[in-house]
Amino acid sequence: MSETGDLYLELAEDDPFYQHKKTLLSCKGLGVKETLNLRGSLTEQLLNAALEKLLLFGRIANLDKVEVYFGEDACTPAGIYSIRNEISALSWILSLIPVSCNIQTHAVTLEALRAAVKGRISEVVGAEKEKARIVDSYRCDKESRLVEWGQDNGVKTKLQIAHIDGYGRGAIASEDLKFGDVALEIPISSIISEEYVYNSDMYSILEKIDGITSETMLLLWTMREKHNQDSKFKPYFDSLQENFCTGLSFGVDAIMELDGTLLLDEIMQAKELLRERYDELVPVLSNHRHVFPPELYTWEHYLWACELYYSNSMQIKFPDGKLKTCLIPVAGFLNHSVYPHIVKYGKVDTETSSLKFPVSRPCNKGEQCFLSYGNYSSSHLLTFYGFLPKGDNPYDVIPLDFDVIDDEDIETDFSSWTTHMLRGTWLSSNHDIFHYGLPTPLLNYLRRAHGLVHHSETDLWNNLEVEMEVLGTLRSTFDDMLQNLGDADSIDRENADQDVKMAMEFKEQQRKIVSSILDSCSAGIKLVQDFITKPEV
Ligand SMILES: C[S@@+](CC[C@H](N)C(=O)[O-])C[C@H]1O[C@@H](n2cnc3c(N)ncnc32)[C@H](O)[C@@H]1O
Repeated sequence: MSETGDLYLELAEDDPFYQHKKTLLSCKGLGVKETLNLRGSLTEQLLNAALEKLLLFGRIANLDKVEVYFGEDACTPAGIYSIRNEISALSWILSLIPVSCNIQTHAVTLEALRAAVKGRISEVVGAEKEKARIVDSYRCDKESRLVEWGQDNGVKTKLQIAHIDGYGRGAIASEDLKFGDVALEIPISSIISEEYVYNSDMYSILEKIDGITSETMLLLWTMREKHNQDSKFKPYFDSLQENFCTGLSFGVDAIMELDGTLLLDEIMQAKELLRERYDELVPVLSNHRHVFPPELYTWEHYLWACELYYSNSMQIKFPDGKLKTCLIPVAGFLNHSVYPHIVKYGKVDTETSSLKFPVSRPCNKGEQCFLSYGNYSSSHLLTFYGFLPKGDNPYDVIPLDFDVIDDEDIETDFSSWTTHMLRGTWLSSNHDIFHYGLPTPLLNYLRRAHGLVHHSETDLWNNLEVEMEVLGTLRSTFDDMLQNLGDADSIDRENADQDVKMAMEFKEQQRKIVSSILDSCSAGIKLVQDFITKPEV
């Protein structure tokens, strides 16, 4: 912000999607650099106009890869791309507005703007609106012992651990939390990281293994430390589940249920890789039985530890700049949501030597406080975490494996994509001709594959037969996919095992996505056909 009261907005040049975002900004009549005049006291109308411009810019600047791909058609009528994006954009805007200003009239305007942004933040609501249903019969003894241990070791928390219907353990706000309040703070000394391996008797053996990662070392350390009665982290290990139910330990029935889905391959490949890694480690472990007791290093224990790390670890940036995989007692009780409260965590605060979990939208007393584990598809969440999130997951995409077209135009076009994807077309707001609820980068790719490099909408109007071919290609691809998924099963879901239930739910979600794409293709073909037979005058 300048002394004269101008607020500068700039799209970072090192943004990985700079060209795409530049194009999206220009569609909204904005450039990559914008100035907002906040001089003097603004009327409510001008203040709202300023906020709208900030939001237009902030949303685009904060889009992630999937959101950029689906682009402007993915906005709701109110202009919201996703709850994650909205929260990030509003927090980013807030970080741009100076907290103090020497000139009184500017200070009043800035304060009003801050209040307006905070007002918007409190309006961002989650899908998990219903109050957390706490299972009273579950005694949280182990969990309470861990929280007490944490507090003795410097953990500060505004969360209470409870068993919540449908989530296992979870964290409930014990007071009203507003934007910026730190729900949880964990000192570095209470975090499990690779440092523990370096200071153990394992390190001199493990460091000699070619290509071994610090993650694998930490995993092997954890497998033994879990059974150490004198471990500093005993209350943490005691609080962990005996069995995880991630896709990696799905039974045969659940795996069979996934027939026809890409998830089946994803799980099988992930498990094979783990087995290969384990088989490579076995000779070394067996040569040092005094350090790696064989009964603690079975395949079952190894798989348990892998599931623990996949479902409970976090990537944390330490003051030395290193990104380390960590297990974080107490924070490990936070569940994920597509509509999270906590999105900004992951970096150690050097002043306090602790990891803070501030809320980026209000969480009222009694509500479950959710974290964002990352922008993951449901297949990733099922494979590595063992759950399907509630609500529409905007990251639930079906990747499409096309050969890249060898075309000079494409090579010079920095805004073209090399990979393509689709998702439920109900998430798109534009089902008009040339859009059909389908992503523009994919449609343009297929148009080029059918020989049309268009430069304007007129080119599209002049080549309606190409539209028919593009939609026909997509329809036949997804027809095959729907056939592969088969019909809904007649299995009694109520009485099925948890893994089978989840596999069935996943398949049902896939059918819903594929059917929506097929419906959009058919509606699009009809629309184009109507224009071909009855051209507009
Ligand atoms: C970091 S732990 C969170 C605490 C966990 N619920 C527990 O009881 O220990 C991650 C695991 O929590 C569960 N989980 C997280 N988010 C969830 C959600 N939105 N719905 C259902 N289960 C969820 C999954 O089992 C996941 O592997």
